[in-house]
Amino acid sequence: MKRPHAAQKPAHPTHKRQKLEKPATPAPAPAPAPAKSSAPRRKIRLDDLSWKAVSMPDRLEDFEGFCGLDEIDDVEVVRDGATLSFGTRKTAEQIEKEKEEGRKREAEETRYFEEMRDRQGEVDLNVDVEGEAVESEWEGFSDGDGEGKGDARGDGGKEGKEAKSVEDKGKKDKEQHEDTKPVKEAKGKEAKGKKDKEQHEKDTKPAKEAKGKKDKEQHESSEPQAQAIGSGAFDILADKSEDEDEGDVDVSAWEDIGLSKETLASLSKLKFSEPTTIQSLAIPEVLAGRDVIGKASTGSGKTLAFGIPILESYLKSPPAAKNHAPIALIISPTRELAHQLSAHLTALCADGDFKAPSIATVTGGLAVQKQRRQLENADVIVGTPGRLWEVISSGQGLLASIKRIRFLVVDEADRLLSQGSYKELGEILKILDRDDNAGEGAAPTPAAEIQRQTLVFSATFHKGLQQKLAGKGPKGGGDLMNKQESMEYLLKKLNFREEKPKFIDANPTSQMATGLKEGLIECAGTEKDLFLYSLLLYHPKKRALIFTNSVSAVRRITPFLQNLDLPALPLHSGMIQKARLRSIERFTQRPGSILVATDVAARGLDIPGVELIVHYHLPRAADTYVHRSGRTARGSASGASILICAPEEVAGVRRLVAKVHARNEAAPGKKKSAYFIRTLDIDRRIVARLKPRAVLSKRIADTTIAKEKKHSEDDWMRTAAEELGVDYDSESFEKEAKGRKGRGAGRKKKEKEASQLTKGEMGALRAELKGLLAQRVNVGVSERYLTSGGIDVEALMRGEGNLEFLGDAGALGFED
Ligand SMILES: Nc1ncnc2c1ncn2[C@@H]1O[C@H](COP(=O)(O)OP(=O)(O)OP(=O)(O)O)[C@@H](O)[C@H]1O
Repeated sequence: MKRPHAAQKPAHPTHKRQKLEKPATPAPAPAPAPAKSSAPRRKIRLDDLSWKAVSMPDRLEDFEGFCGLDEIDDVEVVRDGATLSFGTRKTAEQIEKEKEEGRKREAEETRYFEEMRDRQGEVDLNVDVEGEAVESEWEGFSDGDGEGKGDARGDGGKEGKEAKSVEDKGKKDKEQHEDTKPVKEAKGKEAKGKKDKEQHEKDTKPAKEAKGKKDKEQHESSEPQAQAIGSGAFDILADKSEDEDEGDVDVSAWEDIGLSKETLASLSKLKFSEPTTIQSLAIPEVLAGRDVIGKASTGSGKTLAFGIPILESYLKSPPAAKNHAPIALIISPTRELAHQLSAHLTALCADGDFKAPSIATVTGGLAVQKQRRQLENADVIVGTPGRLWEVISSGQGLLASIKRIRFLVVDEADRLLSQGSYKELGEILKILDRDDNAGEGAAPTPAAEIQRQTLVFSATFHKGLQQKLAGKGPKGGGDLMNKQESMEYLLKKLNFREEKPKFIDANPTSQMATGLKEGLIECAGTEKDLFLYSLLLYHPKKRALIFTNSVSAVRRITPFLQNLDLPALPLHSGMIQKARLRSIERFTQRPGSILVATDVAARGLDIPGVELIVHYHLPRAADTYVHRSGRTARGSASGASILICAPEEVAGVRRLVAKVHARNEAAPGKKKSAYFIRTLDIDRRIVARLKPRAVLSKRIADTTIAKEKKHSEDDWMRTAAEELGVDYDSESFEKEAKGRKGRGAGRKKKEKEASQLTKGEMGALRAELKGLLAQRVNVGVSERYLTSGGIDVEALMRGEGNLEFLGDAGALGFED
């Protein structure tokens, strides 16, 4: 006999299975219909059961919040007057068995990510890595509203239907990329920066010692490196600390800063012989207890500027085991950056003569329960605002311990604090400062009572840099915030304990890295693919990062390049986490590989040996340009950042240049001349000869995508029809849709035509392209540079042949 109870209607009824779905964000618990078993029902705590992650469509895997679902079966909600409780008819053994299975599943996942951490000396880089199937954590940022919402060509908005093809594509990318053999590195001319020489020397010397050797080895290597997933993505620090043979380095240059012998030993193992400018300026202030706002160019070592003081504080007074509280909360705008920060700190503490602090990385895309457990004993918490807010606001007892942090770090602060992205961070800050006894609307803790130090870092603090470049923009960066304004802005957003935090600007004249050269290539908007291909041939075997403004552009450009035998890899937030991880890892490991990415890769990623940044789409805001370009020329390295620019984009480029370089003009002692970005001279005759293969490759890529899309659309329609109990016939559906002309009708027609190419026709196209790729590009004997009457592009890609002919950045006009 069943016991009577008043079960609620499910809030999220499911059609086929009776289940209780638990949104990853807190929501009132829905109640399923009663279980069918006749066993007696027992009261249970939901957390005592084994929740299983609901497998989501790829595009949703990266969503934060509601879309991270866990489920349990056979649970009833029982109402007793005003009190709700949960009951199950499962036996204790059944529950235990399920929990055991859950633990195994989790252990497997943990093993996977820990394996990566061990190999990297780092953490699980969930190189997202975060996303939004659109980037959940990026959504709403001033310049990040394009991804997943359509691209510059207006072919977005179909993310749902493209979802399946993402993984298929991922697999294909993988297969295709497996085939790409690393080839001998071609040596380009070393770019020699003249600007800010003194400071550059200071900033780059240590990095030179530490990084140069590894970069060189990587670039000269002609063998594929380890292939295991995760082993290479952020391994540079781990490699350094493990490199016992070379011995530790002299770190006496750090002594003035007053670090412990343990930290000095760790720095020595990392072979960081001296601090960078931002480190030598910021660390003593933080150690002295100051709140610090630190600005320094990309790749100048900001992570350790706050990481070292956190380690010092930990060493000085490790958190007590009883009544444990974390020391630091570090907030990052993206998942990959969060994991990289954890990795960096883990490497700093690896193999030290002390018990390493426990670091929890709390980002979307990983099981939230596991992260909650990690948080229980974490000494340092690194995370993205969305997931942090979720665990803090729904955790038990967590908030009280997090309130006792000694350091709150806001990395890439301008990004985190910018319009539209502040919401969850704002909630976290509010809750950290709220007096628990005072209730909701109470005033925040007065500054005098705040115990923690607040540390805020970025390469860009100018509000003007975040304003969209499209449309009319202010001339010459007149809206830039000066130090005073930046300070006021931050003081409004963050509850510092000091009335006047210490503002440290390690690069007052420019936020661009000193070893960076900037240029643009002008071409017709419809020929960007062709010019991109040509540009990459001008830079044979250089590790290159191509930025686009949309997921769909990444999906299109990656196979376009792969068809042309270039080792291209995709990275965007619509990819499942593991695929993103793989892309970063391969990009890091394989010399000369090309990463085609959205702005998910723009901030913070520290991948060694990136020599070329290509902006296929103009960045929407100047800060994005600074950060994208900052993926090269890190530390002492040099690199080039090139915009591929349609004539109608030139005005936007001018605005961008004016904003980014406005400070150069204003700097005392500098000539008040405008900064002119160089137009690079790419030989149009060569481009013309490359056109047939580019056109063919584009056609093959577009056809493949159209076919995948058609396939997934059909699947989607069929499923929907099944659920409605009607027949689905794609042809009659299309007939009916005919005549209805709306936005994108022309594109749809093209897609349809493309998707109808037969296998045989596709095979013929591929064979034709193969034939073209095997041919030398004949440019005629009379043309400049020419010695042999033709270029063997294949040989060039192998690093052989006449490099003088295609040249490098110098030959593109970077040389004065
Ligand atoms: N003192 C040092 N000596 C040599 N190398 C260093 C030193 N400190 C940091 N590095 C290395 O410099 C690189 C860049 O550091 P980091 O990622 O902290 O830069 P960043 O300023 O945060 O850059 P971004 O603004 O792009 O996020 C890392 O590979 C790091 O290992």
